[in-house]
Amino acid sequence: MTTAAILTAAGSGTRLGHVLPKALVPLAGEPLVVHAARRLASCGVVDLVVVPAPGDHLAAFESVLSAADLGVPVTVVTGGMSRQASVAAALATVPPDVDVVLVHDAARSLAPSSLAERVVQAVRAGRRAVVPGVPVPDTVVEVGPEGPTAVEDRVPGTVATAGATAELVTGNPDRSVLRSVQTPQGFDRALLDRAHAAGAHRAGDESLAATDDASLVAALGEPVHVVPGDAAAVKITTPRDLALARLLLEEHG
Ligand SMILES: Nc1ccn([C@@H]2O[C@H](COP(=O)(O)OP(=O)(O)OP(=O)(O)O)[C@@H](O)[C@H]2O)c(=O)n1
Ligand SMILES: C[C@](O)(CO)[C@H](O)COP(=O)(O)O
Repeated sequence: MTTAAILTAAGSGTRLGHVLPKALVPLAGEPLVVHAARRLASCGVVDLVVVPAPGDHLAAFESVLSAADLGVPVTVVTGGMSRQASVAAALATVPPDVDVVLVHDAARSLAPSSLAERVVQAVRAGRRAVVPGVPVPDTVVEVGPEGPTAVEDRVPGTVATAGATAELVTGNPDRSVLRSVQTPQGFDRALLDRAHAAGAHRAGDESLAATDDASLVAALGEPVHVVPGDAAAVKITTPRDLALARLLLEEHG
């Protein structure tokens, strides 16, 4: 029984707007990727970590991860054009004896070790695809285009202004059955291999690529299970998220 963790870190972090790739941006003196890798490595159920990173920064990633002395083997590989492609590139290097794979985002740097442990336990208990999920606090709606007559029918002459700024609500899903999905996500290795092989044609185009690995599994018609997520596993996307992560770290470590 061997578990590998793929820690995606090949994104550029456009929305964070830092001069460094997002995963190298420091938080309390350590790069985001090190925070995430340390928490994975110390969960006690991860045997090796593979980090897909931007091709022009491989040496920097190797250097910070080796200096962190994580206690499990860590390899850095060149990532791809989309998150999906980066995971596929890393998965191709995972040794054949690995039977469970976690896929985690360096951008969810403060996801606690207990979350990785919970996900691996669920996979080892027989659930072959597992994601952490948290309840959605807002009312969520589905939207579509207003259409040319949506407003004019009611208030003649107003469609040009209203149509430029509004969408039409097309669905009101029941919030109690919605979950925000986090990482790390955990998979039976053979199932994850099959899901990536079947979805490979989508990986090269960001607009078609899967936004997570569980949706590739779901596309096969296979079940995906949800375990409780963790508020600390927020995704650091914008400067505001980084400020929030700083506060979380000060409060909870
Ligand atoms: N080609 C890519 C794109 C993203 N990621 C990783 O996928 C995770 C989630 O992506 P996101 O938070 O959107 O990061 P970026 O793509 O870097 O952000 P942005 O869209 O603002 O550039 C991150 O850990 C990121 O490094 C990756 O490994 N390879
Ligand atoms: C995998 C993920 O973190 C689950 O919520 C999310 O889908 C990543 O999305 P991104 O667009 O690559 O940031």
